Amino acid sequence: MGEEAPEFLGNIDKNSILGYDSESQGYSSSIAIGDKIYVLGRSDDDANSSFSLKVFDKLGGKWSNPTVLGTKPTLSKGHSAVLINKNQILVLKSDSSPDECFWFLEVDTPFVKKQRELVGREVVAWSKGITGDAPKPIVISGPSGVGKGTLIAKLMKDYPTTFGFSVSHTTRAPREKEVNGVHYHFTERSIMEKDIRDGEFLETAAVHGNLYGTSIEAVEAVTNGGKRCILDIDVQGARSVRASSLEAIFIFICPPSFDELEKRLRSRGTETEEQVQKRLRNAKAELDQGTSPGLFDHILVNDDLETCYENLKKLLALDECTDVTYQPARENFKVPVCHSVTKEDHKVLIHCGNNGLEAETAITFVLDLTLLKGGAPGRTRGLHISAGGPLTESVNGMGQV
Ligand SMILES: Nc1nc2c(ncn2[C@@H]2O[C@H](COP(=O)(O)OP(=O)(O)O)[C@@H](O)[C@H]2O)c(=O)[nH]1
Ligand SMILES: Nc1ncnc2c1ncn2[C@@H]1O[C@H](COP(=O)(O)OP(=O)(O)O)[C@@H](O)[C@H]1O
Repeated sequence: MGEEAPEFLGNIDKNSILGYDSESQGYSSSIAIGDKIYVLGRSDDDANSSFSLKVFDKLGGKWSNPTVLGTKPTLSKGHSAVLINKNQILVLKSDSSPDECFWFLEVDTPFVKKQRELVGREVVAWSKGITGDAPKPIVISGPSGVGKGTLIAKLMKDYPTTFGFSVSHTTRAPREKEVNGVHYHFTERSIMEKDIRDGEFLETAAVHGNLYGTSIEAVEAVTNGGKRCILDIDVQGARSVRASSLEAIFIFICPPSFDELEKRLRSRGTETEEQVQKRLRNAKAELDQGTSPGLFDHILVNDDLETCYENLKKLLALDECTDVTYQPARENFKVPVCHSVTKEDHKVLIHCGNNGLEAETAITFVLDLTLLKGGAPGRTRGLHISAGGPLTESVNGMGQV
């Protein structure tokens, strides 16, 4: 026997429906996509009170609690939700700054589909929207000992507020000077395999006999701090990230010669002879794949370190840049509690102050969906909002969550 859907779900259509949900004791919004209804409500499970999500399957007549990936939005005084395409729901938080206002709930994007296959159950993912065009994350690959870590350390030292390092997980043992949580999250194979099955990783690969992976949390921790994310990952990982919605810049670092690579690897003195041999064998295949067309946007030869570093800065347009955290466009925008949202063609219209009492100050903001980029895991970039009238922030209305 199927369970009963709450009454307010009765006449659901493609727009958001708001209703009081006795179970969650707050106002919820519901969006129907195909045979499923996604109900957003209140969750007090964590300290910050974030959105909860339940899915009602109309065919099976059953509720489920999907696995929710990504940082969840915290609750605001009110929210609205609208379906922007068959894979994504836009959730707007009222009374929030422009960069806390827009959240995208991905229910069937390629990333979600992939994670669903891994997890073997319903999966959804949150991605925070940010205004303007934030710079792309950077993927750096290259054979062991070529100097990736050295170049990244220089970038992070010279531009500490611009860049943030995506701290990978690995099952390999820490080297003498490596710090857990800084260079890697060092972990056990069985734990990492479980975390992979739970959908916690953007990508993983077996490299030189160990498991390595970029967790969704690692990327989000950097992007949530407003920094540009740097990923030091192997060629397989780069291929997976290419297929994701991260939309990064891909850079492959080459040695000036194989002999020089061997010299650097040995002089680093961090590997046993057996491990050095394995890394050198793997380097041949990595160099072949890394330098063949299609995967990497740029190839840099790390011969003289300073020259290579200058070239890296040039291609990241850092040569004349000072160290700054990306500042999103501060658009004059705040959605009051009383608002409604509709979708027309490739635009979302946010009608503010439309409770009839403040008609002269009512305004409609327009969000252009054609300019959106990125998505889970990480942020949805390229939010451009234009206004069509005076701004009001003081309209009273019903809180929805
Ligand atoms: N796919 C993938 N590769 C990673 C990740 N983290 C590190 N790697 C790669 O794993 C390889 C081995 O890294 P490491 O053991 O630190 O040795 P190193 O390259 O000699 O410094 C390098 O090619 C790294 O770029 C990750 O999260 N995912
Ligand atoms: N351009 C360079 N010339 C000479 N030695 C270098 C150069 N770049 C890096 N090294 C040295 O080579 C070794 C390997 O560099 P590292 O950054 O650990 O490589 P990776 O992270 O790619 O494995 C380190 O001892 C480093 O100091």
